[in-house]
Amino acid sequence: MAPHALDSIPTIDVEPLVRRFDDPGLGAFPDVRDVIEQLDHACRNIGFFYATGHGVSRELMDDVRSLSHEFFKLPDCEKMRIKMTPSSGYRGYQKLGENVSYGMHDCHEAIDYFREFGPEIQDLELAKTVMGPNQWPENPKRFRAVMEDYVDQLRGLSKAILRGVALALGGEADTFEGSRAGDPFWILRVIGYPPKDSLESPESFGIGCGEHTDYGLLTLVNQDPEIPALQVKNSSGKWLWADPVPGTFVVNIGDMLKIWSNGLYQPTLHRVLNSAMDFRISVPFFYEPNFDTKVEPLSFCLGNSKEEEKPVVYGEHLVKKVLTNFA
Ligand SMILES: O=C(O)CCC(=O)C(=O)O
Ligand SMILES: [Fe+2]
Repeated sequence: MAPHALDSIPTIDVEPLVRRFDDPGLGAFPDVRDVIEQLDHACRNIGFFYATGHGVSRELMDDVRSLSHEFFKLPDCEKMRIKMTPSSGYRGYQKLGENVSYGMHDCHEAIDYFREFGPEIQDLELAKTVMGPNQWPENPKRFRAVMEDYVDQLRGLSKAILRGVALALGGEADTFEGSRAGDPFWILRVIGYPPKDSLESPESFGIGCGEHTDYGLLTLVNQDPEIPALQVKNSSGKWLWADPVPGTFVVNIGDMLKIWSNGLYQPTLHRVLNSAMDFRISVPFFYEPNFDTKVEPLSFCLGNSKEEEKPVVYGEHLVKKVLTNFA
């Protein structure tokens, strides 16, 4: 069925799913069934939703963004101490304009954190490109501890939401666990968007972040309040604003869910504008499959489309994307 173009991004209270996520009878509770229905509707028709009732405290969400503001205010020489390079496994700080989307220099600076690999992945040739310890700044002092706590909590939340997505697709709750995404790769991007008017040569940059889909399974975005910047293209090609709603995450699905669902849940193009007067922070967390997993349509999703989605190894997809981000 062709997607039904939505004109606004739905809000889903995921609280029943988060509260009951470890219950073996998860899919039978009426409140959970209600969440599953809403997830199905959002994933089929727009690929984006606001999550409330997610259990991550407002204090932690705010702390993550205010520490990020503090970091980006540091002098360049201090930020460059954790500079991202090919030999750092593309982990660390990238200055303004270093990230490229489709040939344009994105108007943002960022720090990238990737999950660190255990011994089984360390020997994989494919993983070498993104290998390495994460790079943590000395200042702000609490930065590392807060971000690590945040990653732990968002891993748990993503797992709970994906149990709902699995049930929505008609599978078992643990479909995205075990060899598929039971040992998930993850990425945390701490992004700073300067107001374009504040730049010396604004013409040398594209927009904040050029239009793209996300690479993995699920993205949870924690964005500064009061700065509209993120836009989502609906299925009729209209750009919708994903304005910040304090205390919520903007959640969207990535390329791997399209393959696993055999095209039923499509990732949505989105972009970031920096037309505001203030420096904007956004911290997306990307929950991904196991690095070495071959992603292919789930057997119970084969009927979702006449044409079968082509399998990919998640790590290959990621490495290709990371390399083109700096081309
Ligand atoms: O800045 C944002 O709100 C979203 C950024 C984004 O789409 C991404 O990093 O993939
Ligand atoms: Fe994105």
